[in-house]
Amino acid sequence: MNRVTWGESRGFWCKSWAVDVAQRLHTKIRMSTRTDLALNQLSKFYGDTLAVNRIDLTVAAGSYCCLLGPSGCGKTSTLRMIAGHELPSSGHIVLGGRDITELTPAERGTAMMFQSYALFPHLTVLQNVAFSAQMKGVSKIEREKRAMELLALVAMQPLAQRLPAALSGGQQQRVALARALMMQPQVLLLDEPLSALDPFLRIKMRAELQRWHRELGMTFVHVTHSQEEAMALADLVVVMNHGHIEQAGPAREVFERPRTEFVARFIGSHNVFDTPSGKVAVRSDKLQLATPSASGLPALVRAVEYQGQQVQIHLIPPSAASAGDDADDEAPLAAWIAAVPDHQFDRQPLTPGQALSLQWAEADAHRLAA
Ligand SMILES: Nc1ncnc2c1ncn2[C@@H]1O[C@H](COP(=O)(O)OP(=O)(O)OP(=O)(O)O)[C@@H](O)[C@H]1O
Repeated sequence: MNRVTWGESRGFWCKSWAVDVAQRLHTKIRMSTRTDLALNQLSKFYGDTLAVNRIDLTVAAGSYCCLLGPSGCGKTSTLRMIAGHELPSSGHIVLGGRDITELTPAERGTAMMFQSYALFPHLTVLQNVAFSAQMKGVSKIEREKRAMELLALVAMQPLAQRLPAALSGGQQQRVALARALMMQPQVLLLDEPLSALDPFLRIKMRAELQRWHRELGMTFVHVTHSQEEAMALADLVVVMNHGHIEQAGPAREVFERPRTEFVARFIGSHNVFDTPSGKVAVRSDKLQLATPSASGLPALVRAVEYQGQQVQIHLIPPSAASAGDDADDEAPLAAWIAAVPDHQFDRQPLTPGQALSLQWAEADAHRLAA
């Protein structure tokens, strides 16, 4: 493959950038294991706080990895260590067989796209994108030509002379992406890239990220709180909790076979039941609602939420009902949730207070690690 090695020397500027962009666009770059990203026993302490706890992870070259987890679980610290903005307390980061743990951000083959986009307010879009090349001493003509090509890639060429303040959130994000790509990274690091956008734009930009990832063929590592975002985008979902990795795998595997109770609850759409042989997860759309009987788990309907194609039935154990609605404001609305298709609900409507028996097929009960 005739690929430019970004940033290694000024030599890369000699190769036609236009040819390279065209290759990236029209031929998905075949990534060899040479550019896999590996985190080996990586830890980060801030004083006494253990933010990342001896994690091991391999992200295959060219894949889309999402680091997912609740606030404070160590996602951003992990990303910042990969970027070189934070030094690990122990462990190693290896990219393409090269130990990059202690290299500067500019030397390691990664580029970061920040949550706030961090565009320079006094520079035009074009100048923002060209900035890193300017710092490297690349001539004005050369750097602006390449910046324009990248702006074309993200459909921002017509707004090249605008200042960032005159751009929408989605447009600023595109500029931030073009600016990160100017570094010619092997790995693009994205810190909550969609969190500042409104819900409509977020979904639109999700599709853009997928397209850019497909066309550029480079590795993306994206930090998010959102299960939905991770499921929609990632080849590799990494669920973190208290500084360690609870589960890493393809989105579908994590959703259908959560390894732990934490993953089942965090990914959502699962109910967790205590059974004599241990805890099991049952998807809310696999939970069967039967008339009260000796078999099955007794439950009461707490609330019914119409959600378009499906109706969510919030369920509680009968003992919780006697505590009364106001007993504990912090108590969850439901112990369990069943998702019922709207046509099924219409045939057999349910009302709050109604007694039911919860059942599930053995094949739909997924055993969780103790
Ligand atoms: N600079 C710092 N100094 C001290 N503690 C820190 C620092 N940065 C992070 N921490 C702590 O490390 C832990 C992990 O933080 P980190 O930002 O990596 O989590 P996160 O999962 O990205 O959270 P969020 O989604 O809220 O950004 C938290 O307990 C946090 O308070």
